Amino acid sequence: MSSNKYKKSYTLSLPKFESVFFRAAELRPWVRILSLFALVTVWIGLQTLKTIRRALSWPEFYQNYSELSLQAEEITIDQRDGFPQYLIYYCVTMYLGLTTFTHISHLIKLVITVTITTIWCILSNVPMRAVFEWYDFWAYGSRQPIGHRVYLSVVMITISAAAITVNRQLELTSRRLFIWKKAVEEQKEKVADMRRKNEALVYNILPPHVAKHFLGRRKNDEELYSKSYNAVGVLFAAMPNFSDFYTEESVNNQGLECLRFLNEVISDYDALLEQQRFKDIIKIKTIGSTYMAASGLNNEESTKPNIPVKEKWRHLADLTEFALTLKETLNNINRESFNNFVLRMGINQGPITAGVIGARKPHYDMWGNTVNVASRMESTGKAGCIQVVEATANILREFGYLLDQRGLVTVKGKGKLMTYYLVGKKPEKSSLEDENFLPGIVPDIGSVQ
Ligand SMILES: Nc1ncnc2c1ncn2[C@@H]1O[C@H](COP(=O)(O)OP(=O)(O)OP(=O)(O)O)[C@@H](O)[C@H]1O
Repeated sequence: MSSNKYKKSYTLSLPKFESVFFRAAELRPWVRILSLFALVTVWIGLQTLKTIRRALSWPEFYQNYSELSLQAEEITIDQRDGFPQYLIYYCVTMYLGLTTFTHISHLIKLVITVTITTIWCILSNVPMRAVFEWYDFWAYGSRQPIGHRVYLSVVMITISAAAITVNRQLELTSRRLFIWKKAVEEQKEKVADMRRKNEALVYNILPPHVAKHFLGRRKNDEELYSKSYNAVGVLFAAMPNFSDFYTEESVNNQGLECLRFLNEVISDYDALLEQQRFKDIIKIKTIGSTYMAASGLNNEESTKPNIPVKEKWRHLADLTEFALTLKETLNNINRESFNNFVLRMGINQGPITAGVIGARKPHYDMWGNTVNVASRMESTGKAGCIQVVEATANILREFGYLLDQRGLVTVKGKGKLMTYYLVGKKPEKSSLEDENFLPGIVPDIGSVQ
């Protein structure tokens, strides 16, 4: 016998109707309430019918023993079963049944409880008064000053008062729980919202791979985060004539208008990074009007050894493309705002160390000779040009970029470096056209001014 067959023959399963019912009761509160209500109603209904039938037969029963010469032994079991004090149990069951309906208002329960108690008191003191008196006489052998009739009415009033109090208390508790639950849900929603905003902020401040590290690390872990890379591209793009433009005068609202303009420019640069072609480029920061970006920080491919130059430095070509697009963007802004800002850019490539400074106010930055030289390429360059050192020029040539030798430039701490200006890119056409390509007809992008 296969294990499945074995399982099937020994698994206890409910008949279809029951399983459907229990599943519905588990999932839907109204099924639970309705079935409980039906159960209690049927039970109380049956008991009430039984009681009414008994109550109707009591006068006859009482008549037969009206001489009050009754001996206990003469009462049959059936008659004992109909002793009037038993009626109280049905009413108490009703009170208990009502208490279980937590979804019904306590005011409705109060009305039902008071009605039952009133009916009980009227019944036991008016139409059934003689029955109770007979019972007291039979049980105690003499007429009692306070018989079962009064005693049970007091008991009923006390129990119903207790039931009303319990119902009210239950409703108060469940209302309080409901409000707490709502408040907790709201708090949870707020916390989730704050978490989303914090995450968005962290992702804005830090590069995605660093943000992931920071969000995933343990609380109170304030250890320095740093990582070394051996093939990163660094770009500095400055607007040297922005400082001439920036003045703190009342005509431009104490410099606010200048900052508003700079904000627009930087925002347009940032927007470029959302393009898929610039996915390997990360903005590092702005230093005044200088925009600093890097490439290859989240590119694991470029770190592999012995990979072809074109694969290793693909991100550097993207960074160069980004630099050219920055220039184009600024030209568009100039056209719209009747300004004449120019970018002076420097690109360099090589190893760097990147990390996050500050645990509470984290700032992602990078250090190393590669960064220093990139900055120097910008600061010693010419407005409107992208200056690079020889090694960068050689890599960019592989990607079809055209570079013009500038000559030896004195770089602080490095001595004299041979530098180049990027003048354009060979159009990506057929190889035949490529061979006939003359630098003189290079498109205008990045031309030396
Ligand atoms: N992470 C960085 N962010 C911004 N600029 C940087 C960064 N690292 C280096 N630089 C800049 O690169 C340039 C070269 O740095 P280097 O350490 O070689 O010289 P320095 O003596 O510190 O610079 P300076 O003479 O300009 O003060 C400096 O102007 C420096 O501001």
